[in-house]
Amino acid sequence: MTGFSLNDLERIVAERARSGDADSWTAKLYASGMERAAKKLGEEAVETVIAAVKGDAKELVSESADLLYHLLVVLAVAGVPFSDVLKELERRTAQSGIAEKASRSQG
Ligand SMILES: N=c1c2ncn([C@@H]3O[C@H](COP(=O)(O)OP(=O)(O)OP(=O)(O)O)[C@@H](O)[C@H]3O)c2ncn1[C@@H]1O[C@H](COP(=O)(O)O)[C@@H](O)[C@H]1O
Repeated sequence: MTGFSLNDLERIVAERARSGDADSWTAKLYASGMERAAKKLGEEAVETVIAAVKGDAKELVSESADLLYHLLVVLAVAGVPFSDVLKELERRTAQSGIAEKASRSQG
């Protein structure tokens, strides 16, 4: 288990994007705009797929981390809060009734 969450990473991405720090990958990618950020996201998605198909768990963890980080950068460039994505996932879960079924089967 880890206390680190995507909400923490979203905050870091927002801070680094605004920093203008020449050594910051986030600042550079954010400043380069949506086309470049989305292209990087696509590349990381393909690398994640390749790791999954190869069955390489260590590489899958590393590529998944790259993928989630670059997704948060794309959301930041778009001005879409990550909480909107979580709300959409929550809405779908409520719609399917899965959360209710799970809590009923536990209690
Ligand atoms: N999680 C990440 C993270 N994952 C991947 N990357 C960077 O993403 C970049 C792109 O990865 P690639 O393997 O595609 O690198 P590349 O081939 O050199 O890139 P291109 O030539 O294709 O542009 C690399 O420079 C990685 O370091 C990340 N950069 C930053 N973070 C997080 O953002 C925080 C702030 O980082 P900075 O903005 O660099 O200060 C860090 O503390 C981390 O929490």
